[in-house]
Amino acid sequence: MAKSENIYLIGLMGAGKTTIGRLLAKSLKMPFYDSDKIIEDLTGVDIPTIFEFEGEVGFRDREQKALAGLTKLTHVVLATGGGAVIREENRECLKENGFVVYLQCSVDRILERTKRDTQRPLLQTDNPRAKLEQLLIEREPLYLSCADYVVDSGTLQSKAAVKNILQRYRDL
Ligand SMILES: Nc1ncnc2c1ncn2[C@@H]1O[C@H](COP(=O)(O)OP(=O)(O)O)[C@@H](O)[C@H]1O
Ligand SMILES: O=C(O)C1=C[C@@H](OP(=O)(O)O)[C@@H](O)[C@H](O)C1
Ligand SMILES: [Mg+2]
Repeated sequence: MAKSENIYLIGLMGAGKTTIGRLLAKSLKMPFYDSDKIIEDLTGVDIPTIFEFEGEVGFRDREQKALAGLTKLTHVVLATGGGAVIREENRECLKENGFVVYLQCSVDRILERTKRDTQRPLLQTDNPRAKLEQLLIEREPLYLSCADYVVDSGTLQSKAAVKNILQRYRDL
């Protein structure tokens, strides 16, 4: 077991990072962190409000600071936000300090899962499909460049995805 026994989940919005991360942590009896939740707790407002007042750059600055701190912890499960891989500094922190699992998920499945969501500012557009397709093109190479392991969280239900990750993690 290397990389401080941490598990980091990356992938697009709605891929299941928060849901699967929480279940994984419960199974492994490890503490669970979600960088979005940490940012909301620290600022005292929700993510749409941060985007509204500080723009995406303000949110990314807060995210970078949160990830720099969270990747110093050991023996934790961390769900990142979908854009965590955009900045190189974040990618380095993630790759160096944990077993990075990319939850790969189709745009169709993400649209189904997020259609009633109001908490993801990047999807509050007339054409969320086009936005997700663009994000997938931009980010997929970055997700793959960080990933130690890839799981299809679009096809697998959350529990099956957890089982799959646990098998791989326990083999490390
Ligand atoms: N593997 C899965 N199968 C079915 N539904 C899922 C799965 N993973 C997540 N969901 C559902 O999709 C939605 C978004 O999941 P979430 O964990 O918030 O994704 P993320 O943190 O990657 O944005 C939630 O309603 C969740 O219940
Ligand atoms: O993909 C992104 O850029 C974002 C994903 C969100 O997290 P989830 O991936 O958990 O939805 C959240 O960090 C913010 O709305 C931006
Ligand atoms: Mg999440």
